[in-house]
Amino acid sequence: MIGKGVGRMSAVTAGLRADEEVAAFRGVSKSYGQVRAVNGLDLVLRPGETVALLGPNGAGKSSSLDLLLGLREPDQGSVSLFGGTPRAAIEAGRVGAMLQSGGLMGDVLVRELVKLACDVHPRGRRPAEVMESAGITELADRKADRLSGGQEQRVRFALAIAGANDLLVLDEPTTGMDVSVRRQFWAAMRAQADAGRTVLFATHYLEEADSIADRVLVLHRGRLIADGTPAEIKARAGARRITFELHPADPAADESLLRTLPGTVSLDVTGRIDGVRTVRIRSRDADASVAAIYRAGLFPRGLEVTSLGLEQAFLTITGEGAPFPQSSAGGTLPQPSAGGTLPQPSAGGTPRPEDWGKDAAADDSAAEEGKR
Ligand SMILES: Nc1ncnc2c1ncn2[C@@H]1O[C@H](COP(=O)(O)OP(=O)(O)OP(=O)(O)O)[C@@H](O)[C@H]1O
Repeated sequence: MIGKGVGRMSAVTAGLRADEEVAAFRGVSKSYGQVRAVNGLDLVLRPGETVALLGPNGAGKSSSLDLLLGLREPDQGSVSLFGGTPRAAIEAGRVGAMLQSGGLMGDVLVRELVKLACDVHPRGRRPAEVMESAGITELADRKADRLSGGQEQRVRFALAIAGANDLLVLDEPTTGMDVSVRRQFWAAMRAQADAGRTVLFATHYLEEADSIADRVLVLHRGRLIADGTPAEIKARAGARRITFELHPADPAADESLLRTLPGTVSLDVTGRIDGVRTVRIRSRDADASVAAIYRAGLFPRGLEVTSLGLEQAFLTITGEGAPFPQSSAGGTLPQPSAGGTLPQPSAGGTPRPEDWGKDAAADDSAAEEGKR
């Protein structure tokens, strides 16, 4: 995993006060006709944060970024950058952006394009340095309109970092990149944060939010429904799982006892022909649950406590998954849920947004995908 947590200190050394507001949304709403894309957004970004704006298609991510950059005006509320208007911040060269829309200029070499961006930026950097930071040095002599999707994204990133910005805004920057390029790109993003920039990026990729961001904002239907570190967001979903086996020879443990363990938010018990039962408990307080398991005189074999992934946390928070599947009363053993296909990972091993919430029965097994 790429290191986290150094950005804030670097930002302070880069000359921004830690208490300065990089960006602020205050009561911001935006509708397109009947569609309310952003609904009462209140949010402050502080220097040095690396913030993921996470949400499925249509959650309002791009609209929020457009509002932040002054490309759209809010219907209600206000947006500020560095205490002033978005326009003033952009004109002062404090903001670099990589948006989803807009192609690259055709019939121009990548090196010419980067040089132009550096030249026109109020705080332009050296083109060679920019190309190296973006990992596109080997593309310098390629025509900008002859690039693959992933290469084009990297060139667009180079244009976003062509100046010494204080804030970098990236809208789904890794779209079209394969897994290895995506990881290199994350490292480049991290380097920007470590150099003191505040980074706000919209993403569908839970893995990206989890491993890069030190703060995750979950948007859902235009509303901010969660704001915290990846660990806090997972914790909010009751995000620890305890797994163990109970053997027939162990002291009897009926499900009602398991269900009343402190911290339990769900219980799943499956059995084998030889009478061994596998118990899976999702707990808000794994320490208390484990202590109570032993206090109750149980003899759990192979006890494991694991984190649930951000995916499960997302499904739970948005209410789009069946958050806490319960085993059936009376001690019968639950069967796999009907039609219980799990969100399938994409090529990059991360469930794609279109798969999120598809299966209302996405259960603990789905969370294995995001387990760290
Ligand atoms: N120009 C527009 N005109 C009408 N509706 C729009 C416009 N732009 C966005 N919307 C609608 O506003 C909502 C939010 O869209 P937005 O693009 O902000 O979401 P998003 O989270 O960025 O989605 P995606 O992940 O698909 O890019 C969606 O319902 C979308 O259809």
